[in-house]
Amino acid sequence: MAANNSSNPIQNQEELGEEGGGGAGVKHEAEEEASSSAAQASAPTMMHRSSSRPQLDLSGAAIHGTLEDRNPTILLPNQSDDISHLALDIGGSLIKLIYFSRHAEHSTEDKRKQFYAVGVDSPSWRSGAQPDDIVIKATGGGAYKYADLFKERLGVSLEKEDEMDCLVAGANFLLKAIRHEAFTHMDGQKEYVQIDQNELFPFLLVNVGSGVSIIKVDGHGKFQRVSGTNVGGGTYWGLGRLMTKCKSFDELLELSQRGDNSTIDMLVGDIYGGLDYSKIGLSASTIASSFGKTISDNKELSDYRPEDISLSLLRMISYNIGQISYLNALRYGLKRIFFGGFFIRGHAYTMDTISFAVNFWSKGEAKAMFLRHEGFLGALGAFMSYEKHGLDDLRIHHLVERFPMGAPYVGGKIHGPPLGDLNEKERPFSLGHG
Ligand SMILES: Nc1ncnc2c1ncn2[C@@H]1O[C@H](COP(=O)(O)OP(=O)(O)OP(=O)(O)O)[C@@H](O)[C@H]1O
Ligand SMILES: CC(C)(CO)[C@@H](O)C(=O)NCCC(=O)O
Repeated sequence: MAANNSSNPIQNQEELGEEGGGGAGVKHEAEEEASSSAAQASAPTMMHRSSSRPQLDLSGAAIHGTLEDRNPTILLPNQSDDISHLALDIGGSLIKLIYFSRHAEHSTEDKRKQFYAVGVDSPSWRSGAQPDDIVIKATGGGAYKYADLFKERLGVSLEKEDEMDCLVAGANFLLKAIRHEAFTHMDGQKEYVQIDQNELFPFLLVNVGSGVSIIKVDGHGKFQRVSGTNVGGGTYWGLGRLMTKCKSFDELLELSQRGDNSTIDMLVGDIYGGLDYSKIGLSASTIASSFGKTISDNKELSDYRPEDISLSLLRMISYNIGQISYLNALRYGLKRIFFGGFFIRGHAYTMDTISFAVNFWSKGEAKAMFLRHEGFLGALGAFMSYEKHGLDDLRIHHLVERFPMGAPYVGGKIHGPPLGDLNEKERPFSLGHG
């Protein structure tokens, strides 16, 4: 989604201006040129030699930027040592990279460090670094798959960190240390959630990457992966590509914004001659069967618009993830569900659909929440594992707010048909979404 790319880390660095002591510009786009050049520019100096490990001071961590920024910079105001390591999360679809850099424009008195994360497309990933005996923390399946390649081509050893450990550590760090990290998104409205630190645990963490991991988190390092589903971000992008011939994920997502799913999905009204099935609480506009309409139409396959296909697919997958997540929350008596992973992409319709499903099925009891650094949980966890930092050391009261409240949210605009009347959840036996 090139048009939405407001989070180029290099750009952010320049935009931070005088005030910012640095922070973590987080890039979620998989733009080959910008990402690989950022990675190449920083890689040789960011890696650390295994002998010396400077201290990472996460105290006072805060988002730097405005509420409009997606994947904003994280400021570490109390970081004094130079941190020269980086961490990777090499997933099934994307590589995520976290690194520090000193803020170039700062005076010597105000030399704070930046904490950057960069998303890089797996197939387009390159590195020009050729150093020896360098160790990088890496998580995700690619830490195993590409370990030999890193060693052979770059002389870099990947120190593997468990993916689930990293996801949980990253989420806990963000939820504990970063203000304005978590938010709800319903009916196009975004609202930041202030989480009482004493009541953070337990919660359900749902990471929607290529596949979906569902983790019950009870504390720092205390968790259980209670479920998962193979119908995730890879499914949307994969099926979408097959059906629409889109060339990129962003193109597919953009298409969905112009779609009308009622040409593809079989609605209750299609089955009941335009009527509601009110006896079991289903309105005529509820989706009875995703993609179901295409079996009965007298249409050529080429008559189906890619826009409509993309929207139906997005709704089907997002709704399904929301519903499965809710069922797991129910299973463990959890009321809060945090969704991460790059599938979310700060996309309003995706978040609204997930929220709708959680809200609908839980009758308003459970809450879906999203994270601004959604796609970087694993990479953050790997980064922090250098020092195995105890999050209890964080001085939360030192958090600094560096942006005004109330600014509009870039991804907040809803495109596409309304999801349905949330009041429907009050009816008995509601079985679907509108
Ligand atoms: N630019 C992009 N290119 C490809 N996929 C993208 C892009 N932006 C968002 N996505 C979505 O993000 C998903 C990958 O998310 P994420 O990076 O969190 O998972 P992963 O680590 O690659 O996968 P897994 O954890 O399952 O190994 C893709 O399947 C796709 O749905
Ligand atoms: C296999 C992983 C953990 C790799 O990140 C992820 O893609 C996933 O959780 N997939 C879902 C697998 C399942 O539980 O059905």
